[in-house]
Amino acid sequence: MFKIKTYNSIAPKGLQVFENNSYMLNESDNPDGILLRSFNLHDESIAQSVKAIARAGVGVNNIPVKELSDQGVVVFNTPGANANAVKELVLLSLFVSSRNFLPAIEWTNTLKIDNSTSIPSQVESGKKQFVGNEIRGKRFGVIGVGAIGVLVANDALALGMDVVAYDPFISVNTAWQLSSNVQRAHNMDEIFSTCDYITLHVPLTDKTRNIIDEAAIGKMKTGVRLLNFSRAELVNVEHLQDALEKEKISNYITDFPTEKLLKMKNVITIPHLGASTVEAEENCAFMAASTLKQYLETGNIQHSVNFPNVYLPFTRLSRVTVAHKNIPNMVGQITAVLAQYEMNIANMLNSSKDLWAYTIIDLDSKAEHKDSIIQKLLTIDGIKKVRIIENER
Ligand SMILES: NC(=O)c1ccc[n+]([C@@H]2O[C@H](COP(=O)([O-])OP(=O)(O)OC[C@H]3O[C@@H](n4cnc5c(N)ncnc54)[C@H](O)[C@@H]3O)[C@@H](O)[C@H]2O)c1
Ligand SMILES: O=C(O)[C@H](O)COP(=O)(O)O
Repeated sequence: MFKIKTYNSIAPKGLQVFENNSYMLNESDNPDGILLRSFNLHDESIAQSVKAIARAGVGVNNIPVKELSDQGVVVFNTPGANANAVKELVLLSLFVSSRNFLPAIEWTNTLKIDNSTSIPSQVESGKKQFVGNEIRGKRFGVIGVGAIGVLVANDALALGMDVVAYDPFISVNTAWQLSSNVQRAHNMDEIFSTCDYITLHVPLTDKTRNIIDEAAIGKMKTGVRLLNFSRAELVNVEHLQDALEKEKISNYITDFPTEKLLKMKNVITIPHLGASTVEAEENCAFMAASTLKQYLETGNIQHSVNFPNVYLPFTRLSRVTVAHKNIPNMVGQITAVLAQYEMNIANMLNSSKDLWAYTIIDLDSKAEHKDSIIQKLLTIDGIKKVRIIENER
């Protein structure tokens, strides 16, 4: 029986992945796995029992990934599962930023019904204050061409925009999806200095925090419109405020309201709705729950942000999995311990990702002396988590 602790509201389609006879949901005491959305885990104490954490969504800045890696806890996310939902809101925001329709609708709602001037007459005389712009033919810069950025760039082309994108780390998969009519920027300055609209689709990291600051804004065209559906901290709010006051940036639309932003003019804040569609919530919940279940039951890893993807069909009687540092002689030391217990290795796989590595060793026998094997392996410097999984099938 595995225990799963959930935070946030997770779509039932995801929770249904966990069969009642093998899983207990909403378990706070010693959970094996955690399933969450944007809940901030940085301030939570995470039980030793936790083997994996699945983020039903993309951004993992709410999870202490570095510390968890050091404990051998595998962190998953759901790449691409909510990309279409975000893209649709970004496209909507391109129009919102251009056509003044939010203030226009507010104004219409204030019109008074009186006998001297009909509503159509009031509309026709008042509408001139809301003249906007068209997006067709305007230059649109996309910073970060991942699952969301590629959809935004391709669809903006279809809307008649002149699209230029910047992503020095673009994946081969994404590059295949990107229209050849999207121009490639070789640095962010090319986007800043030439675009009428700029949208941000990079993760929040130490390298991307404040990428929109005074220096970046200084290079932008006067009147640029800025969209941020990635994370609040990508934009330096004081520098943004200054640029809005000077009308260097004509408006800023973001999915991440803050105290300061709510007080600022020409800012439109959306209550973090990018991934809030029935479809995206179901996709994310299902993908996150499925990868968590697969990891707990087989030790195979798919869509992890901190450990390598590893897949070995679980056909043997038992399996030892080891999460460890990516340093020399780990596999040799692990197999030496198994040899001490006269365990014969039937199959094995080792892979690494940056600082971390993961080894699966399959055995043709049920592992006896489980606890003592685990304890012995854990004494090896660099080994962070060991599991022995019996094949129940
Ligand atoms: N508003 C929402 O509800 C919502 C929903 C999903 C994702 N997001 C945010 O959007 C971000 C992007 O999501 P995604 O699904 O496209 O992720 P993704 O991982 O598919 O794409 C991110 C892209 O950014 C690129 N990148 C990283 N650092 C960069 C840099 N310094 N300069 C240029 N490019 C850089 C990567 O190479 C990658 O291609 C997430 O990290 C998350 O913070 C928000
Ligand atoms: O990174 C993400 O996937 C989004 O910010 C969505 O967050 P949510 O799951 O809280 O809507």
